[in-house]
Formats: sequence, structure tokens, C-alpha cells
Amino acid sequence: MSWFERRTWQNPGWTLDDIVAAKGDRTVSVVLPALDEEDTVAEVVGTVRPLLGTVVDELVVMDSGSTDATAELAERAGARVVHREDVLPELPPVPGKGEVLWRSLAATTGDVVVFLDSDLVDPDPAFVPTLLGPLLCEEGVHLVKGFYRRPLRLESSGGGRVTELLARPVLSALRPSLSGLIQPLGGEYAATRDFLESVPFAAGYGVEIGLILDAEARYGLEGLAQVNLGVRKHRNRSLLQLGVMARQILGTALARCGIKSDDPAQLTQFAQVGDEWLPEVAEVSVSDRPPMREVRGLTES
Ligand SMILES: O=c1ccn([C@@H]2O[C@H](COP(=O)(O)OP(=O)(O)O[C@H]3O[C@H](CO)[C@@H](O)[C@H](O)[C@H]3O)[C@@H](O)[C@H]2O)c(=O)[nH]1
Ligand SMILES: O=C(O)[C@H](O)COP(=O)(O)O
Repeated sequence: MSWFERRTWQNPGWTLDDIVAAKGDRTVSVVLPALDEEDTVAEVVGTVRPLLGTVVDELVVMDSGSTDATAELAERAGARVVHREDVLPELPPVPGKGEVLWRSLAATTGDVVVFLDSDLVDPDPAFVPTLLGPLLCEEGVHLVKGFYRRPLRLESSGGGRVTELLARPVLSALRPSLSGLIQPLGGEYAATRDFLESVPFAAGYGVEIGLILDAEARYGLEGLAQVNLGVRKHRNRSLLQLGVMARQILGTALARCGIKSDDPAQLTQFAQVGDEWLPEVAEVSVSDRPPMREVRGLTES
């Protein structure tokens, strides 16, 4: 039987009672990274809040420097809001999603951490318990990725452009053993704190590809699993925004596979101004944060 057959749950059937029973005395933190997500964050929080006290022990929105009403709405919906400078104040924050996921390890205590993006549209309350299924009910699993159908704007599928055009081809070239992952970049995943605190975090959008490469390096493929979450809709970004994201992801993937590239990288994109196409150079950081375990050692000594 292949890894895909052993570690993919196509029709997960765990009930909430199964999850609570399997959880035993372990604790679960749910973390939502958020940068200016006032349109969606409250609804995502609202899908997790009813699980507090049973499946979930703490629910945190990690604010990534929002200037809109994200923090206020998240708090009103029932989350604890942590601003990125509230934790590890001796280390000034750098921009990026990976930065707030990394800081969330210092802001939470769960033995297991579940990450959910906060730009989800019509989020499904089953996401968190389903992600926990393989982690709590199976031996040896440290990282569980969700997979799903991905609508693109008004189409019922076709989403996941960076996933299909960059991430999965890059894995197939550099780490083909990970080709069975359906959504390597998905923002909905669960992991053990043991694993998360033992590896570096890319500070930007490279965080997901970095984590799956590091999980395989640490535990072998058997440490990873994936589970069907149904459908996932989110705010679709422009191609130019995705270009910057893709460069960041590529930088992290290359670094984890021992191939050096510039940091910061310079990405030239082109914009049409009147009749002309003009270059715009974006500086793309591909830096990492060190394993949280090392940081704790330094800050606590
Ligand atoms: O500096 C940032 C950027 C993003 N986010 C949050 O991170 C989540 C995902 O960001 P988004 O810009 O919406 O990324 P996507 O276009 O959804 O990109 C996909 O691919 C990324 C790279 O792997 C993953 O990080 C995402 O989870 C995944 O959905 C959202 O809740 C954002 O608010 C931050 O907290 N800080
Ligand atoms: O995961 C991805 O590939 C990116 O977030 C882009 O997703 P989209 O094509 O659904 O906007």
C-alpha cells in the first residue's frame, strides 16, 4: 500500500465524541493568522467557538498588523486576539504570515495546534475536528494537511493557482516523495507542538512548503497525513500578488533542498501604464525564523 493510500482520509467519519475521546488529556490550540480580514474573520472564529471547552482549548487570532477592524471583530466573535508585538517583545516582528504563525507558538500552549486561514468564505465548522482526526486517532502522525475542491471566483473549481502551477511541480522535481500531497500550500492544517517547535519557520508565504519539507525530513512520509475537508473558498488574489507569493515559496523550497538563492530576492514584474509596459521590482524576503525551541532556550536563560 502506498503512502497516499495509508495516510489519506477521503471520507473521514470521526464524530465530535470520537475526537474528544481520542484527545484524552491532550490540549488543542486553534490559531487564525489575520492581516486585514474584517470581512471574514468573525465568521471563521464563529465556526470554532462552539468547540471551545470540548475539542478546542484555546482560540487565538494572531493579528499581523491589521489596520482595519479585524482585531475588534475577532474579539467580539469570541477569540483571544494577540498582536504580533505582544509576544517575544524583545524580537521586533518582520512582515509575513509565517512570522505570526511562528509567534503563535509562544502565545499558545496546546499540545496540538490547528491553523486556519481567516479569509475563508463560508467556512465549514467541521474543518477543525476533521483535521484533528488523523493526528489524535493514528499513531506517528505529526502534520495533517486539509485538502478540498477550490472554487476560483465564480467558477466551481480552478482555484489553487500557485499550488498547481508552482508548488506541486516543484515538489515533483525536488522531493517527488511528497507528490501525493493534494494541497501542500493549504492554510488549514494541524500539527504537534513537538514538531512545530523543532523546525524553522519561513517568515513569509514559504511557511507551508517549509513545514511539509521539514516534516518529511524529520519523521519520514509516515509523519504526514491528509484529510478531505470538502470545499474551501477564499479571497482570490491577483496574478501579480501571487507572483510575489510564488517567488517566496520557491525560495523556501530551494533553501530546504540545499539550493541557495538570493535573500531578499528581486522579482521584476511588469505593469501596463498607458501604452507602455514598465518594470516594477519587488524585494521578496525568503528569510526564516529559528526553531521556537531554540528561541525559548535563549529568552529563558
Ligand atoms: O502578512 C500576512 C499575510 C497573510 N496573513 C494571513 O494569512 C492567511 C493566508 O493569506 P493569503 O494572503 O490569503 O494567502 P492565500 O492567497 O490564501 O495563499 C495560500 O498559499 C499560501 C502560501 O503557501 C498559504 O500561506 C495560504 O494559507 C494559502 O491559502 C490569511 O488569513 C491572511 O490574513 C497574515 O496573517 N499575514
Ligand atoms: O493556494 C494557492 O495556490 C493560492 O492561494 C492561489 O489560490 P487561488 O488560485 O484559489 O486564488
